[in-house]
Amino acid sequence: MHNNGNHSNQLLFQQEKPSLFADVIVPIYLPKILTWSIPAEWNNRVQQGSRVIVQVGKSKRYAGIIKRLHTDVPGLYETKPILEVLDEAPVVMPEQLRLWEWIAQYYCSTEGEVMMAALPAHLKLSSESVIQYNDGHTVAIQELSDKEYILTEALEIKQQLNLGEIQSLLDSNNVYPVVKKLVEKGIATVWESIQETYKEKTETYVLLAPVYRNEAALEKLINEWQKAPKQLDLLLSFLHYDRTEGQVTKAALLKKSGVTSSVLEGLVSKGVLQLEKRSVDRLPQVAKQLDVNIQFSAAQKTALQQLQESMQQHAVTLLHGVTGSGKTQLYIQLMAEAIQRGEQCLYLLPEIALTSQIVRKLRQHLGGYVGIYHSKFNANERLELWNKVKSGEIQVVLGARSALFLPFCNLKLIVVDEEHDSSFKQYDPPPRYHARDAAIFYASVCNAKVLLGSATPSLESYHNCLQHKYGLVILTERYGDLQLPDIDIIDLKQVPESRKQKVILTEAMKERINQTLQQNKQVIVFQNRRGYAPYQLCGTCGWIPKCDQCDVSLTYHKSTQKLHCHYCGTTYPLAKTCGACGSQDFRQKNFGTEQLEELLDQTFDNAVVARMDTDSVRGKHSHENLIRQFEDQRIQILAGTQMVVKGLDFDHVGLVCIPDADGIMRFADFRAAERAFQLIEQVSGRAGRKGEKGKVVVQLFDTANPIIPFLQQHDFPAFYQYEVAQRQLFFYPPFSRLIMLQCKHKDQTTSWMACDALAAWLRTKYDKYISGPAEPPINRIRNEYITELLLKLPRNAAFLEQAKADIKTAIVEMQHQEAFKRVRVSIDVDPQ
Ligand SMILES: Nc1ncnc2c1ncn2[C@@H]1O[C@H](COP(=O)(O)OP(=O)(O)OP(=O)(O)O)[C@@H](O)[C@H]1O
Ligand SMILES: [Zn+2]
Repeated sequence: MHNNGNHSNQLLFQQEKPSLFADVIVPIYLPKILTWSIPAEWNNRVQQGSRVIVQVGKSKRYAGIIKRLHTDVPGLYETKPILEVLDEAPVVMPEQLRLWEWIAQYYCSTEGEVMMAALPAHLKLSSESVIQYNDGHTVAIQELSDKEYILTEALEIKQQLNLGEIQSLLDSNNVYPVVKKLVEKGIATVWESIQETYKEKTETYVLLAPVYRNEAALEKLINEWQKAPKQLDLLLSFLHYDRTEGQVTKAALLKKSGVTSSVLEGLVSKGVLQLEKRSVDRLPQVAKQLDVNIQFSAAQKTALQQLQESMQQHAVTLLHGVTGSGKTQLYIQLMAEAIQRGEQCLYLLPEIALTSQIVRKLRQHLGGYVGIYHSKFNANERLELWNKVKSGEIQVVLGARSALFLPFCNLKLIVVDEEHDSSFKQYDPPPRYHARDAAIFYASVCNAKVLLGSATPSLESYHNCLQHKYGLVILTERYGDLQLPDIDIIDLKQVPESRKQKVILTEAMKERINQTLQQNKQVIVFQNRRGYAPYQLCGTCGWIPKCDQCDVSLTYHKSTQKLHCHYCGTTYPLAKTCGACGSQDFRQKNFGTEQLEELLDQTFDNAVVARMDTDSVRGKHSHENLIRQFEDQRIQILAGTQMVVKGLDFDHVGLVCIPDADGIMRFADFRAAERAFQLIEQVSGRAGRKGEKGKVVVQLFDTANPIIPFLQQHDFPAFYQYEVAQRQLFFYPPFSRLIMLQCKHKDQTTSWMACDALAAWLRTKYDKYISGPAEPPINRIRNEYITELLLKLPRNAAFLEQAKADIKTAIVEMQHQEAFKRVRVSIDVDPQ
């Protein structure tokens, strides 16, 4: 409890004028960072990066982080004193504070929001009401009701109780009226109190009493033992475990020896054994041992050398290595070398690629040097890792994007694996940061190197390589003399007319699956789920209608019976005649993984079919289980979404099927082609990783799609040249920077009008850079209607900074209008 000193502290301020001030970041949304004063007596206790308790508004207290200490007396408002200093040493490093500041600034967020994303729950603290007894009250017992009396008496003994304790005391959930009465009568006061909730995990250990740690004394004791044979048995088994395992917990001893705790207590009361509570490490203990005797192929050796050279010269290097080329092996080698130099490394992966496969691989080679930071870990585990990273005890962290916020003390290498993956971008809640880009900034602060890796780099990163901003190392061969899989195309337009509507798996695809199963190989069937918004497609030539101005596929809206561009908002009548071949044969398309799984199950009697998507892997371990089962070949056919794509490494996949490639290529998004190339190349890359060359079969209508030949040749550079020309033509990234604004309101018209008002305001300066307002494909989330405005801005730092400032002003102006007061606006810089 931290309350006790408060009253006297406040008195102190009135006597001594504070000369030191702290800008404190608090974990709530505040447009500006506020300043508090430091009571003079604490001048030597406060440090940048340590936590203090401050009061915001009338009663809310928060644990905030000191961003800066200074002596500039704030002119505009009277500062309040900080109430408590929580840490003697900083919990956040100066480099981290710079990262927070950069994220807040670049992504139009606030440092408070970044703090909420960055700190483990336990360091954020929780605030709960506590009732405090007032010793000086003069109320007589007769004036109290029964309940009031019970509570008063309890408070007198305990001095303070929280609401939960009062509820159980009075055996009622409705204790407020009683509390209120006591407050009115001056018997108690209500505090918003802050408590640290981190509890060390402790366990009771059994020890031999000191007198018997002497062999002779122990022997004598056992030889002369009389009565209580159960106690003797227990003592003997204790000695056995103590010698074999080094330490014995109470729970383990009772379980192993099968006796009750009263037998153990008997030995304790005789002074033979002792019990001791000790804190235990939550993170599993693995020996700190390196095992990196990797035999690299000639191509890998060359790549490794080039990487080392490139990283000397460039802050950022991209490793473009085809699927199965052994990029992971190279990272491990580089990290092992860093460990030997005493440095820290961060290995970032998209959340769902963070599977036990990669954990096992890292543990195998880097042992106990590795810590894992994962959303599945609980708050205690996260805090422990936080502390071990801070002390330097953990040298390698494997984690998803939020691992970037750990307090590294000697970070020298950041690996961003699968760097093209859009899930590195946080969407909600803010800060909407991109972990790859934030990592590049953070590395510059820490003097660390960044290594981006992918078989299908993002256009942005590859562009930076060709501009010589990043180093580029390429690895064009698979490990083990394996060739990349052949990609065969099945033209759905050729499938007999009468059955066109329903064909999900063509006969040709089924035959391939059968052949693969007969060879005792496994099959992955990929169905993209993001394609749930229905789209129109020409049944004759596969043409998909696109927006004239935005170069993105149009989305079919059932409610309006129109085609919508979700970038600029233009609507088009439903297509009746194909713009490419003139045919009038249009169809609405989409089907999901569930239907696919069912169909596969019915079609292939002898195979075990499983599905991997976000619906099927809800439970904590089900994703891991599925991966294990597939590794062990207990499943023959795995149908799944993106989840089966992310960096998985299976030995026996002979065939990958993509039954609806049209659905991948028609995202209503300027990144459609890039995403499609990435997805198809990545999922294809799961085939034939060991043993022999794999096969990929792709079904689609749109066989004329220009990206198909690039995929069949696995030719990323050629794809890049093609796609980058399109981007330049329509002024999309990497040539521009995008900022997406979303207005949200429960009334659709208000949402639209607000967005329109924003657009009008911004048009005075940015007219040629604005598209919209427009409705996104999913235009209503949690009862709020969403209207979007997209800005495509030139990539000029000063210009962008000004634009961001103008956007913030425009939002404030818009919200000043009475009708739009409740419209919420989100800003997404570099939307994915
Ligand atoms: N030098 C090596 N010695 C032994 N095995 C290797 C070596 N290099 C790669 N491998 C094996 O080859 C397979 C593919 O390697 P890895 O998973 O690192 O590829 P990757 O480049 O990360 O592929 P992807 O981009 O598809 O995820 C793995 O099973 C890996 O263990
Ligand atoms: Zn458009």
